[in-house]
Amino acid sequence: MFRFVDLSDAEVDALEARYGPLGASLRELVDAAIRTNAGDAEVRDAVATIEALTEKLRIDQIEGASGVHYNEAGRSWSWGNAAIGLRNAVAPPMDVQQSENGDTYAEVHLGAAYEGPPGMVHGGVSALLLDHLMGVTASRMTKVTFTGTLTLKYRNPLPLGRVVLSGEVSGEEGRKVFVAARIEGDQGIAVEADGIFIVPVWSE
Ligand SMILES: CCCCCCCCCCCC(=O)SCCNC(=O)CCNC(=O)[C@H](O)C(C)(C)COP(=O)(O)OP(=O)(O)OC[C@H]1O[C@@H](n2cnc3c(N)ncnc32)[C@H](O)[C@@H]1OP(=O)(O)O
Repeated sequence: MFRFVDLSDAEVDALEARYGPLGASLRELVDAAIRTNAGDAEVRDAVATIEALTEKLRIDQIEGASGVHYNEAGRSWSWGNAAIGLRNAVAPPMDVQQSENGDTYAEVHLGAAYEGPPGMVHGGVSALLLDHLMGVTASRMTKVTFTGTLTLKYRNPLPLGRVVLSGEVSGEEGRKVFVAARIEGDQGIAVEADGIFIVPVWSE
């Protein structure tokens, strides 16, 4: 589930320098595909080019999904993760900062690819980002936690653009960690979340 890899931090940095720009270019491509007004010929040409690029990347593939890896230095990376994956064009990607007391914070730009209601962030995208940030909050990056229950209150529409997420542990009881979090845009808090995260028995 969590796979140890014998790579130094410098080697992981080198791989991130190789694949990070690929993910960033793909995000640009997704945005361009959503917003283009190009005509038949240009779009047909773009499709052929993209198919050729896909074939190039398929030359050497891993089995299945990317997984979560860690090295001896305790560094962990999840390049395919739907919320934070460096190599995943679906992920914004969110970069979760954790302060010394464990509180979490992330600032994310959500463009056209994350739209639900017109001009607004899709509610499922807010849930995705909150779930991940709250999971990091519960785990404090020291223990494995799974989302047990996530309760969301959508208080106001959230315009696309810069959004800020923050979270903190609000209580602990046995293997349950309670987390509170929220996501806000330029017009204030849009979504409030409470979560119960469980430390699975097998990880203790
Ligand atoms: C270092 C790397 C960091 C890396 C940090 C990375 C962060 C990643 C964030 C991503 C977060 C995700 O998406 S996680 C993926 C989405 N979630 C999942 O797939 C979870 C699927 N569910 C499960 O696997 C399981 O149901 C668990 C693990 C949640 C619970 O199973 P269990 O361990 O057998 O639990 P069990 O003994 O029955 O119950 C233990 C206690 O928890 C309570 N409990 C059990 N389930 C729930 C529940 N759904 N909601 C509320 N409470 C529950 C019970 O009442 C009990 O309370 P009491 O009687 O003791 O009072």
